Amino acid sequence: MSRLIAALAVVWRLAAPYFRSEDRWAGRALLAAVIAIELAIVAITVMINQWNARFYNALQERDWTSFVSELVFFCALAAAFIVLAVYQLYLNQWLQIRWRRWMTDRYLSHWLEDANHYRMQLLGDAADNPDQRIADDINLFIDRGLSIGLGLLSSVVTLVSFVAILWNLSAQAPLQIGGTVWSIPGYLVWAALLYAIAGTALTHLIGRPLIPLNFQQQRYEADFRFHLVRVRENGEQIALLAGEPAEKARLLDRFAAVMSNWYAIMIRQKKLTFFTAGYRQASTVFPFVVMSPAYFASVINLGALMQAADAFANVQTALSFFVTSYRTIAEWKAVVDRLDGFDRSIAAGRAVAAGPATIAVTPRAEADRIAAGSLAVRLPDGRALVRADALGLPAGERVLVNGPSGSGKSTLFRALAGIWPFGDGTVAVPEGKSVMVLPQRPYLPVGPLAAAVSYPGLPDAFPRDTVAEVLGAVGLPGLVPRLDEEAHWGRMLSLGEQQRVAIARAILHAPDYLLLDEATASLDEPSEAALYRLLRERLPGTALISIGHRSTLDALHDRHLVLEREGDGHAVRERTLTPAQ
Ligand SMILES: Nc1ncnc2c1ncn2[C@@H]1O[C@H](COP(=O)(O)OP(=O)(O)OP(=O)(O)O)[C@@H](O)[C@H]1O
Repeated sequence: MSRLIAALAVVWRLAAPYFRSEDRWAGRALLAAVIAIELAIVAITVMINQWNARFYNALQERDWTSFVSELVFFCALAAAFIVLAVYQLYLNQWLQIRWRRWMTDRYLSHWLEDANHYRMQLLGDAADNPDQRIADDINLFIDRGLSIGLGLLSSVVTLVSFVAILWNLSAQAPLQIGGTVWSIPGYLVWAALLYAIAGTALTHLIGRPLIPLNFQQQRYEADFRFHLVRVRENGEQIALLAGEPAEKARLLDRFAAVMSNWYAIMIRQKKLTFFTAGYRQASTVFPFVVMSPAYFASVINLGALMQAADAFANVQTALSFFVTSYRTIAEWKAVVDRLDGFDRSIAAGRAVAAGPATIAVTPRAEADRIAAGSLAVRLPDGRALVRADALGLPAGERVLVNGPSGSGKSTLFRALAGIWPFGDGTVAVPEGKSVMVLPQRPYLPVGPLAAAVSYPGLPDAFPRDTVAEVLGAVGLPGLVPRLDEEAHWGRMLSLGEQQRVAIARAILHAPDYLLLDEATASLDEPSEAALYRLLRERLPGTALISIGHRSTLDALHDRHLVLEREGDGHAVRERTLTPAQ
């Protein structure tokens, strides 16, 4: 019980904010309309049940006038039912998309803002696959949540209404067995309940193994798909190594799991269908069997018999909701858990950023340089990585940073750029000055080349002529005519070409501090030197702080910092540069 309450509290926490948001009036109105229509549909079902009695009595008594008027009445009910059913779906879908838009916007903001997505990734994988959370789980949460909630409401109201009808009919037609009249109040209700409960319990018993089997099926299918995607992503490597036979064997292996689970589902489903089909057929005649003695003894007429049969069917459908929805509810619970985990992971990412044991990167009006004081950069588990006691990076200076592989150079850059929270100390950045980091493998979004060059600016952030000129200047004049071409540039261009695009990007954005993390390492030395000269010429006021291992870089910088072993980690030390040749 306490688990149910806890689960409902989570559902409330996930669902309620929308109904308190700026879109609350539309959301509340749509939800109220959908619920009202659901109740109206149950009312029509009850009216059709009562109509059954009048209609079949008219038929039995060959009463033409009543027959015609009941037909007209039925047409009116049917018309109302059709309109309600159409609008219920329409308004339901409308509510779904508004609600989903709001939740997607909210989750995207919480995930993306302030580099939280990166921190969440650093903190571990409580929220694995954020793409699935945002694209699928929000959708499923709303869609399944509404259908379960409305189904539950409708089943409860239907059950209450038809149990009352059956109770009244039981009084009209007392139970007769072998000519003896048994006075059992509401015996039709008990018969319907027993029949439905026995049926649903057996369905559950036979069908229960299907729940884990279906879960497994989804997992095996996802696994198979994942390996197919891996082959697509690593096509070049696989082709170079001629690994296709190994890949095919691996893929068929994954598919074998899909197949064997599928066979298990087939066998179980066959057993279940034997039972459910038989049960459904028996349901048609069961109420007639129970009431036939009263009918043949002329205690009730045809109308009451037909009404009872219809009420039986409704009670049974309402009760079986709980079992037929069992799987949907189980799946929905998994969705709720995943969204809840994602929520907690978002909160954890934010808490780290706001926590006391973090590196504070703050803008300072009086600062004339990036200055780090008593900076201790740590790993997420708290281990020491890099210490910098008094690091100063003045405007316009060119600083070379190196040190052993794994000593923490890239992580130091992340800390200076304000995205690495683990550690303590402060980094002061002159107010209003911008920092840009170029990694070794630049991120080029899929789309037009002009957008990839202008990133993170919008595609039209810079005049086309300027983009073309800069692209030519970094040594890619051949790409200028392709600025509008849409492609996966990160896959199409060589790493050296991608690094040239990134330098073009830096020239366009003209940051005050440019941190180059082996950003020209894939270029030959003369090209690298040419690009550094270009950066100096185009961005004379920009400080260039580079990580690089080549000795030729010495001549392109004014200062040299080295990460040297100290205690458990490394410390940043000043060293003299090899004089320029
Ligand atoms: N997200 C992370 N979680 C745990 N450890 C990390 C993480 N990122 C980096 N590290 C570890 O921190 C250490 C420093 O990594 P970093 O990439 O900063 O080194 P580097 O000096 O730039 O190395 P290289 O010269 O090889 O590029 C490495 O041991 C690395 O495994």
